[in-house]
Amino acid sequence: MCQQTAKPLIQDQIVFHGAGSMSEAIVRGLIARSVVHADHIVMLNRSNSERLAELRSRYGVTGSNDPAQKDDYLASAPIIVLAMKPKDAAAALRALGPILKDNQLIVSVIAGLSIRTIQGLLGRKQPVVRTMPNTSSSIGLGATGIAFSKEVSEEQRRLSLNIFEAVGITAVIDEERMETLTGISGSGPAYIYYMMEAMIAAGIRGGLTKEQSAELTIQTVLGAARMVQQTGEEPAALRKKVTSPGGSTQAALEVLDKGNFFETIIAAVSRCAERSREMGAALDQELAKDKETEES
Ligand SMILES: NC(=O)C1=CN([C@@H]2O[C@H](COP(=O)(O)OP(=O)(O)OC[C@H]3O[C@@H](n4cnc5c(N)ncnc54)[C@H](O)[C@@H]3O)[C@@H](O)[C@H]2O)C=CC1
Ligand SMILES: O=C(O)[C@@H]1CCC=N1
Repeated sequence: MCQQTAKPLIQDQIVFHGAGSMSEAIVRGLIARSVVHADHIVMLNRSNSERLAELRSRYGVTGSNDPAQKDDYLASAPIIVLAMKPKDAAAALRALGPILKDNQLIVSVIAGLSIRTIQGLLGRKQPVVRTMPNTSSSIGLGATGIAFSKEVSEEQRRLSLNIFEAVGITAVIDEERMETLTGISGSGPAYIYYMMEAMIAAGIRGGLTKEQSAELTIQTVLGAARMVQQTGEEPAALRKKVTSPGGSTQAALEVLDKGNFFETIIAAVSRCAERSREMGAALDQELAKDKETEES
């Protein structure tokens, strides 16, 4: 009997320009959910052939760092995901601009980099989707902020939403809010991991084995997140239910308050947003340099 395999949701080729952790997280999620077939995914990096071989064998995608071949992929792909570090973005965009055609969609995951700066460095009004995903996309539990340039067509809008909805939840926001969102969900997993590191260390210091301490911490974080999600109760209400007056939780929270826990987290989110703006401003300066060169 002939077996029917479902057609992947996305049939277009997607080229990942930059093959690091964030690209891998998205690719892993897309392939695991069969949203895109591996042979429609191309991953490019500057020079690390070993990394490309690893990605090829893990996911069955195509990888390249050959300059001519990379340009061929970039010149023809309907969707290009920009996923290099901010410091590498200006050079990459300047090189990309001249080889693009009008309706190729640029999807950026780069922190701080604005739509205006992307189009300026490309030297053309390309349709651009600015996003801020997080690495939990790799297990389908990502949270991605999305903003569109006005050149993005309805179909391209749908396509980019399909990509990120396949790997988690999405929030379409005004571009001006992207830095705040970075402070919450883009960088947020790192704050939670840091707290988990501290909890695991505390368990070990108190005599639990590393495995016990890790397992208990993981289940506690997972259970707490699920409780907020499934009960619909506010975190503050759930916290109160754990906290018996004069009990051990209250004693622990008092120590956190002495360390200004609540305001420290808010300050961290705010510094994260500010740092994203600084990285964006550095890229704006690159654009200003291009304009000066044009005028001289
Ligand atoms: N790691 C994370 O949790 C998140 C990262 N991002 C953004 O994703 C971007 C990438 O971050 P990571 O994946 O963590 O970095 P990474 O350092 O793991 O990967 C960057 C990749 O870009 C490649 N690259 C650099 N210049 C290139 C060029 N000209 N052409 C092709 N490839 C080039 C490098 O070879 C490397 O494969 C950053 O801009 C970051 O702001 C966004 C959300 C979350
Ligand atoms: O640390 C960074 O700059 C990137 C942006 C969000 C998560 N990682």
